[in-house]
Parts: sequence; structure tokens; C-alpha cells
Amino acid sequence: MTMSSDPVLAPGTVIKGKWKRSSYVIQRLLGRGANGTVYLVKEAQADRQFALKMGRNTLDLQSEINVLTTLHSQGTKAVFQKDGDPSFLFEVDDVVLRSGEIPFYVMRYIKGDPLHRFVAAKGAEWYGVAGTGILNRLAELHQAGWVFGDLKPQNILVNAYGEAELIDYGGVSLAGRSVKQFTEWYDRGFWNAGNRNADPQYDLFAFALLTIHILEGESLKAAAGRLPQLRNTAELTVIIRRSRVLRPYAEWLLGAVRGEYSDTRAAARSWSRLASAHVRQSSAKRGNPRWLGYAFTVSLLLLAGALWIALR
Ligand SMILES: Nc1ncnc2c1ncn2[C@@H]1O[C@H](COP(=O)(O)OP(=O)(O)OP(=O)(O)O)[C@@H](O)[C@H]1O
Repeated sequence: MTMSSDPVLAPGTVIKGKWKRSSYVIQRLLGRGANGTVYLVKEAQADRQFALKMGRNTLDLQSEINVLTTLHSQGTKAVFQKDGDPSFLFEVDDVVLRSGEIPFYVMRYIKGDPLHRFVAAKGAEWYGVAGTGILNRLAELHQAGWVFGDLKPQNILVNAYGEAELIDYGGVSLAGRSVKQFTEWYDRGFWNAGNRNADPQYDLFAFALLTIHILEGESLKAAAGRLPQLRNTAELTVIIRRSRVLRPYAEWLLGAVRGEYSDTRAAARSWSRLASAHVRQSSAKRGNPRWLGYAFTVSLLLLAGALWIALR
């Protein structure tokens, strides 16, 4: 939700932290959402670029900043560190603007497209690669005792190689608490498939629904429009079983919709196997050169390697 009373700061505006005294120059708007406005910025004294997220008022963003700071201090390394890159959370401070004192945080700038746009541009086959990255990120969070909550295409940025990063930690909850923020279509409660307690299965359900939405959007739209009492796992099972495009992932999706996975890391591994098998099969069917299939497999292996390095 964007408020018209919430003006976008112009390029060239300098944001100077009240406490830490660092200055950042706004280069352009990256996006706006319910919790804040995100800008591409450059350090005033150096050339490094970051993304800077600013709340609209004193209270906005505070809980998101608290979660990020805790994750950071817990050393949830794989979530926050990519080899050579600065940590995801770079700095937290307040800025004094005409509208009052506003909290902001500075994070790694992720060059990529939201998941749905990435798939629209590259083709459905690439969904498998991006999905592996998403599930690995979720596995890291779950292992650290957190649940992402509001998984949606806009909260996932994917680069040209299919590497996916989660952004927007505003919906993250400690496992065992209630989910703070969710998007109806991906929400277990909306589909009468379980409660809104933050558990790893909640995120895996959301991932499954996200997959159905991106690859089989019309069927999901029709089912979501039915009366609440008609929305259930049986309905989702029919969509999954009938869909040609979902077929490579059908068994995996059914498991996630039914809440059967107790270990996100194992679920990510089995997804990754399905994704590479699917790519190999479809490139063989189309008579594509074998290297094309290998290119996907290499992308998956690179993701796995990066993850292994990050977790060491
Ligand atoms: N680290 C980042 N690197 C690049 N772009 C980013 C980054 N963080 C956010 N963005 C962009 O800014 C947009 C808004 O960010 P974000 O989703 O964090 O805001 P929000 O207010 O929490 O949104 P929502 O209403 O979805 O909860 C994103 O959709 C994305 O396009």
C-alpha cells in the first residue's frame, strides 16, 4: 500500500544517519510496499551501492529491524553472507526528516527480477533452478529457528543465473509464534489446510502455492475465487494432478500441500533432483544440444556450491 502523503525522495538526496553519522546518496527508487520505501543508494564517501529501506514513521520497520538485527547477531551466516559480498544487513540508523525521525536500514543491493518476472522472461523451466535457491534459503532460516511467513513473488529476487534471494524480512517470525504477515493465495489458513502457526511447513505450503500460481495461474485463480468452504487440499490436489506443467514437481507439491515435510533441507534436495531431471528430459525431447541441459545442471551445482561455502 502506498500513501500519497508519502513522497519519494529525489535522486541526489543525502540520508545522514543520526547516530552513526554515515551518509548515503539516493540514486533511485527501487520499490515501495506496505512497510516502507526502498532506494538504491551510494555511500557518500565511497562507491559502494546498497539498498536502503526507510519506514514512513517512527514505528514502521521497527519489528523488521529487530528481526534482522537478531538474525545478524545470531550469525545466520548463509542468509546474510555471500562470498565476497557485504553482509545482508549493513547498517541500522535513524534519519531526521521534516516528517520526523524515521528509522532506516541499509542492506545488500540485489540485482535481479521478482520471481514471476524472471520466469516470464526466461521460461518455466528456469523455475526449477530458482526454486532450489528459494528452498535453500528457507532451509537456512528454518535451521536457525525462524519462519519466513510472507513468501510471495515480490519478496524473491532472482538474478540472470537463476540465483534467488529473499528480501523483506518484515513477515519473519520465530518458529512457534503466529505468522505475522501473509498473502491470501499462499496462506495455509486461506485454503483451510492448517493454522497460521509459524512452522517450516507453513513456508513450504506457501512455496507450493507460489509454484502453482506462477506455473498454473488460471486454475489457482478459479479455485481461490470459490466459496471459503470449498477451498481445501483436495481442490489443490486436483489442480496439481491435472496440470501438465506441474507434472515434474507433482509429488513434491502434494507433499508440501499436505504438510508432510519435516526437514526443509531434505525437501530442497529432493526439489533440486526433480528440477535437474526435468530440464534434462525436456531438453532431450526438444532435441536441444545436451549442453543446454548441462547448463541448468551447472546452475544448480553452482547454487549448491555457494550454499556449501556459505554454511562452512
Ligand atoms: N535488497 C534489495 N535489493 C534490490 N531491490 C530491493 C531490495 N529490497 C527491496 N527491494 C525492492 O523494493 C521493493 C519493496 O521492498 P519490500 O518488499 O522490502 O517492501 P515492503 O514495504 O516490505 O513491501 P510489502 O508491501 O510487499 O510488504 C521490492 O519489491 C523490491 O523491488
